[in-house]
Amino acid sequence: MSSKAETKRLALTPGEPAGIGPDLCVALAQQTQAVELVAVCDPDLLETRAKVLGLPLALEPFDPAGPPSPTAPGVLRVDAAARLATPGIPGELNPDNASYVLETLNAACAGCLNGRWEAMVTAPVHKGVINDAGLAFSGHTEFLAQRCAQLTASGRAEPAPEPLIEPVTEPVMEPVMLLSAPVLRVALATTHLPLSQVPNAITAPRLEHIIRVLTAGLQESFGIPRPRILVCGLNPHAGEGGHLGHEEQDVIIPLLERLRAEGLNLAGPMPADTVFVPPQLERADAVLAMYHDQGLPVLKHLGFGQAVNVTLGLPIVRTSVDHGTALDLAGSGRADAGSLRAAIALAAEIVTKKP
Ligand SMILES: NC(=O)c1ccc[n+]([C@@H]2O[C@H](COP(=O)([O-])OP(=O)(O)OC[C@H]3O[C@@H](n4cnc5c(N)ncnc54)[C@H](O)[C@@H]3O)[C@@H](O)[C@H]2O)c1
Ligand SMILES: N[C@H](C(=O)O)[C@H](O)COP(=O)(O)O
Repeated sequence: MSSKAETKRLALTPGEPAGIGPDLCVALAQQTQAVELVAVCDPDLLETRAKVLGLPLALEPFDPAGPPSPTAPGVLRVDAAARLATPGIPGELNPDNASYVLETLNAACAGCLNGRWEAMVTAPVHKGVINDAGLAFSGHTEFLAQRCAQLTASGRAEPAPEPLIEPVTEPVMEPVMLLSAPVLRVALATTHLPLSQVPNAITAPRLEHIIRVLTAGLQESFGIPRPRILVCGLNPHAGEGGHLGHEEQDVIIPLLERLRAEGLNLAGPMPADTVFVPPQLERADAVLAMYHDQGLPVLKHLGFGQAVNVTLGLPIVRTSVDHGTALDLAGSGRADAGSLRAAIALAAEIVTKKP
């Protein structure tokens, strides 16, 4: 374990109150962690969920002035940055709590920017219920990009008192979503975008930015000096030489040739159906998929429960779980905390590697 002086202080957001996020926070609190975890949430949510789960939990108010230190088993530190509008009932989504969820993300993000936390680790949110509440939201990745841009531009790293939540449209910083499992890393060229909009989003400037951010992220956060990235095509069989789609010929091939000439270690465009076969993956550090469901089903099939979602390209360190809110398991005690543990470990590792 790190010495006291080296202990990392990480914000942990429990996410959707009706989901398994609060369960996982309570489960984690049962063991001493190698870092100081500070849950950014309504303390009542965790106390109530601990009772439902029949697990002991003592909450300690977070003291920003104190030195970071891990808590004893059964204890969790809490920053009561936001209050639920209505109690979080396991399995029962309520749009009334949507603003609360975003306020916790906002507080954690602002705290990372102003140095209160070294990183933030997020448990799952439910995108649908946030939108049902009238708040445009496509995912943490896009929301945090927007918030980082807004907070950095305004020079205020503390959340604004009013309004806390501004609508999220296009992210101003283009982040990269990378899911990292023990056996495979998959990054996405587009994130939470309807499939019909993907072809138009595969432009040379966007793809170049994504490849550069991914390369830098693999170098800085994973310690890989010259990462080899397998870049998928968009169309079946990577367009079959232009007979099954034109995006490879028009955009992807010329870009990859230009970046290879610069020295980037890129293969592709590769047919997405065979890029994941073991001989191809042997020498690869990551696969870059063109869209969400081209890459993530394979990653989750291979590594569900052990993978970590990392956001690259932001001025903060953020990791997350590889799973969703699992409303069917909330309050049951059957949710597996493996991915959240891995997300915490990876956040601490990335923070340690940072210059
Ligand atoms: N990081 C995030 O915030 C995040 C990630 C993925 C999905 N989501 C959101 O979660 C919601 C539900 O998504 P979904 O139903 O597609 O996926 P899900 O991951 O919630 O559930 C898929 C299946 O996996 C099981 N499962 C999930 N997590 C588990 C765990 N920790 N232990 C044991 N079993 C687990 C569930 O019971 C279910 O059978 C959606 O709104 C989605 O957008 C959020
Ligand atoms: N695309 C992610 C997944 O399938 O696991 C998930 O929706 C979470 O994305 P954010 O981290 O942007 O919320």
